[in-house]
Amino acid sequence: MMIDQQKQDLRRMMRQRRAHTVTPPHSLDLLNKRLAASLLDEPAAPAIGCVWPLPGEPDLRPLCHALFAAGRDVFLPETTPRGSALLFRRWTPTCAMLTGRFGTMHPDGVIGRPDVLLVPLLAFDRSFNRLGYGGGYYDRTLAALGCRGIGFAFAWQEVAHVPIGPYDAPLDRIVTEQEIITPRAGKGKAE
Ligand SMILES: Nc1nc2c(c(=O)[nH]1)N(C=O)[C@@H](CNc1ccc(C(=O)N[C@@H](CCC(=O)O)C(=O)O)cc1)CN2
Ligand SMILES: Nc1ncnc2c1ncn2[C@@H]1O[C@H](COP(=O)(O)OP(=O)(O)OP(=O)(O)O)[C@@H](O)[C@H]1O
Repeated sequence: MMIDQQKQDLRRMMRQRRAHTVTPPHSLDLLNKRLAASLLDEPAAPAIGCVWPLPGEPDLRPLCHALFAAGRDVFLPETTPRGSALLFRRWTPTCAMLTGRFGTMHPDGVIGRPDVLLVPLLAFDRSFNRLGYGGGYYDRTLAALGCRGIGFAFAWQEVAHVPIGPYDAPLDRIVTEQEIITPRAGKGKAE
């Protein structure tokens, strides 16, 4: 299908862009802080689905610790067989981490149901579309849980237009080190 080919081309382009981009530690720090501020502002989301980093992705481990310290339940995905929704297991700072599919790690913890998901991505656009690694995991998981998805990325991951297929649902918010992008505010510079 043409959309799938366009997605493959964009994945290749974003991997190249990533290889040529130096992200300063300050940007990672800002991204973690903006996400923490954005989530802790919402008392209605006690259980948060975070992400353990894969190589080259923004590292949200500082956020996991901040949310846990603030009394939230932190869940991380276990990568299930292709074609199924992700499973979320409760994480604590001292829990054991197990290695799963595609080099992902998940906690040795109880299964739970997050109220909101932080969604990793390779590319995003201003229409809240995202491109992932191509497993379709987050599309299936957001559909199965019926919860909100908050995309997180560095600003250099923005593109003019992400090709979308029938199963791609737009994110509810995108947070970068530079701004929190919401549908209502459109473009809201923080700080
Ligand atoms: N940190 C993180 N965890 C995550 C995801 C993610 O994007 N980031 N996922 C989001 O869905 C799920 C795992 N999904 C994945 C689906 C496919 C591949 C994959 O095909 N990997 C290639 C190499 C990719 C690359 O070039 O870096 C491979 O293993 O050959 C990896 C993860 C759940 N956990
Ligand atoms: N809810 C769904 N039901 C059935 N098929 C789906 C669903 N969501 C996605 N798919 C299919 O999964 C495949 C991969 O989807 P896509 O290319 O959008 O993955 P992605 O969003 O990049 O990956 P990920 O979400 O794992 O990061 C596509 O063929 C897509 O049609």
